[in-house]
Amino acid sequence: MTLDRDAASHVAEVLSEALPYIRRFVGKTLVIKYGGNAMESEELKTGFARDIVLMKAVGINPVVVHGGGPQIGDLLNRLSIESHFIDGMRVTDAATMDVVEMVLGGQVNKDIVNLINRHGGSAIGLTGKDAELIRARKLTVSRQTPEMTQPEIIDIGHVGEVVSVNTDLINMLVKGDFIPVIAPIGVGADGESYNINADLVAGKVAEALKAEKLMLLTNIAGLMDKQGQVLTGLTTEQVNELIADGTIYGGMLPKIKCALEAVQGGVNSSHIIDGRVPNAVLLEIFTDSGVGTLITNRKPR
Ligand SMILES: Nc1ncnc2c1ncn2[C@@H]1O[C@H](COP(=O)(O)OP(=O)(O)O)[C@@H](O)[C@H]1O
Ligand SMILES: CC(=O)N[C@@H](CCC(=O)OP(=O)(O)O)C(=O)O
Repeated sequence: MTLDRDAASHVAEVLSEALPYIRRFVGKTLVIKYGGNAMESEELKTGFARDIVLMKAVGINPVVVHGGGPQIGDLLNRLSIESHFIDGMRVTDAATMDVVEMVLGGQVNKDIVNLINRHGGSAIGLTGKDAELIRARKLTVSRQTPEMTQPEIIDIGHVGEVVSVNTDLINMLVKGDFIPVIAPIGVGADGESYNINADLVAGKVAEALKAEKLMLLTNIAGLMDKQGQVLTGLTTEQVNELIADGTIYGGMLPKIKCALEAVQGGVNSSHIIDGRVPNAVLLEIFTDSGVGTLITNRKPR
């Protein structure tokens, strides 16, 4: 592809303006969670892959954690296996776990790896089982209504929470100029598989790597109030109020929880951003205002 002189001069101007941002993030690790809803169109997928390759080319270290909820749902439907969600987590019996592992570790992981590589990157696909990248244990979910004297424990099957992350493996790949692409499957003490919400894995990976940023790409403009306004710079207390009054529910629950936890765990900032916007990742890095919902220990910018 060649550019005419006007277009080339515009590109040169944009690149030059990006320089201070590039310098700020050179050598830093950014963990990007790529959600199943933000990978529906080919155009968005290509844009995402190009953003990741460009980041790596200018010396920033992206680590990708992906979801694939809609893709799991599609195969479960085809197999006539019903599934439902509790607090944004898929209730996962043994048959569902098999499907989750096939779809996330196989189809979706390799699709993203392939896409990044086709655009000039060197992506390596991993699940939490590779070199025990993500050790996990069963997640306990409890629920208590005002009428109940004690919380009720709900069994949601093979759903896990992260116990530890093998950062040596990720660091080795990053140093070798590879782009790790991680599927959110954990391995238990006895080698059993766990289905883990991808937001939670991204948050724990970001914490363990002491990443500069955690970016959670989703299918909505950010965390919103009841009037549909995007909220930013929230504290834990404000988030808890929004959960209690029902403003935050479903898939946004694990997302906001891990955004807060990552920042408390040492990540500089967490961002919930709209993956439907072309080049969302670059827009977040290379603009002052950023896009979507920012969670940080610092004052909102
Ligand atoms: N307060 C809120 N602000 C924005 N989205 C919310 C809120 N509460 C619940 N949601 C829901 O959370 C969804 C995002 O979670 P999810 O569908 O799991 O995304 P992803 O697949 O990207 O992880 C939104 O599409 C929206 O339906
Ligand atoms: C326990 C749990 O809910 N696991 C998720 C894992 C995939 C995921 O998180 O995908 P998205 O980010 O696209 O929603 C699931 O089974 O759908």
